[in-house]
Amino acid sequence: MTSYAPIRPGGSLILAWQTKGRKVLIVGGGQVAAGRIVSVKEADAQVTLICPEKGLCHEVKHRIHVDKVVNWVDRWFQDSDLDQHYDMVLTAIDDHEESLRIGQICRERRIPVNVADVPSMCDFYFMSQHRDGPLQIAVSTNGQGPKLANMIRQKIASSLPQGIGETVRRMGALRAKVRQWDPEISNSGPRMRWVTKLCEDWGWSGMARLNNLSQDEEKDMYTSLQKAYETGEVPPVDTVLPEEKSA
Ligand SMILES: C[C@@]1(CC(=O)O)c2cc3[nH]c(cc4nc(cc5[nH]c(cc(n2)[C@H]1CCC(=O)O)[C@@](C)(CC(=O)O)[C@@H]5CCC(=O)O)C(CC(=O)O)=C4CCC(=O)O)c(CCC(=O)O)c3CC(=O)O
Ligand SMILES: NC(=O)C1=CN([C@@H]2O[C@H](COP(=O)(O)OP(=O)(O)OC[C@H]3O[C@@H](n4cnc5c(N)ncnc54)[C@H](O)[C@@H]3O)[C@@H](O)[C@H]2O)C=CC1
Repeated sequence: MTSYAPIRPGGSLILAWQTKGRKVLIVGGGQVAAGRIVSVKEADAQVTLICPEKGLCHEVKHRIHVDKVVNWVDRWFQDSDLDQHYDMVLTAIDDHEESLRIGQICRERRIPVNVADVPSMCDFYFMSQHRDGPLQIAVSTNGQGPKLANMIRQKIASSLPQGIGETVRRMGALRAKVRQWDPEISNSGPRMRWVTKLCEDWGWSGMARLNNLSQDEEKDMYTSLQKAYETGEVPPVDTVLPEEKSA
């Protein structure tokens, strides 16, 4: 009988939430709010932040007045703020009772909410994140050890090959080419098998060589790869890329 991996309950569902253009409300203006602004703006959301001026830390002021990436409302939170149809609410305030209350209203209205000081009131937790272009690596300890998550993330980040974010970007471009060569929806199987084989045959070091290609070299590579794709073969990396320049 086939045996499958056992299901291990108790984790979080880790997703890459697409928040481009979505409306996010941040309540509070201290250092935690400053971190939230960076996280959601890097994911292209639209941010409204509610906090009286006297509560704003230096970084939050910078995001409001210099970067101009935040719609700022200069007052305390009031319940009618939630009539604005937010897609997500993040509270980062130093008033525990008020945190709980805002979290509760969001729950009632089914708005996904993160309450920085009350893990049990969070629909989702933030993670410790490493970002390099399109590559994002995030670590969660599910509330057990946020500082430890930060240290684990740093250890992982320091072990990554140099330029890996650019390699990911170049592979994205290569995959888009394959779809251009063979756009039929029904050819998904052959497309996926070919791209998978290329990743495996070329390996880390082969794919990393994509990073240094000039536009002309890239064009020649695509010409060779397209011919090979039509035969279903993946050519060895040395036959389609120029010799590595010694540093
Ligand atoms: C549950 C969660 C909810 C949420 O915030 O989403 C939560 C909750 C709480 N954090 C607290 C404390 C600290 N948080 C940090 C740092 C981070 N906290 C983050 C996430 C999370 N924090 C979620 C769980 C994530 C997970 O477990 O993996 C990170 C990963 C992401 C981010 O916030 O962006 C970010 C690192 C980012 C990075 O470095 O990349 C530090 C260290 C520092 O500030 O340098 C400390 C002090 C040291 C320590 O406690 O470890 C306290 C107060 C406890 C108290 O009063 O004693 C609470 C409330 C509680 O636990 O009750
Ligand atoms: N999840 C996490 O990663 C962490 C969470 N925390 C918790 O997050 C919370 C915020 O931390 P910090 O930014 O360091 O605090 P802080 O004290 O620097 O800032 C709190 C902010 O909330 C504002 N505020 C308070 N009540 C408000 C209301 N009703 N409406 C609008 N604004 C209001 C204050 O004016 C101030 O700007 C704290 O409760 C802290 O325990 C702290 C560290 C890490």
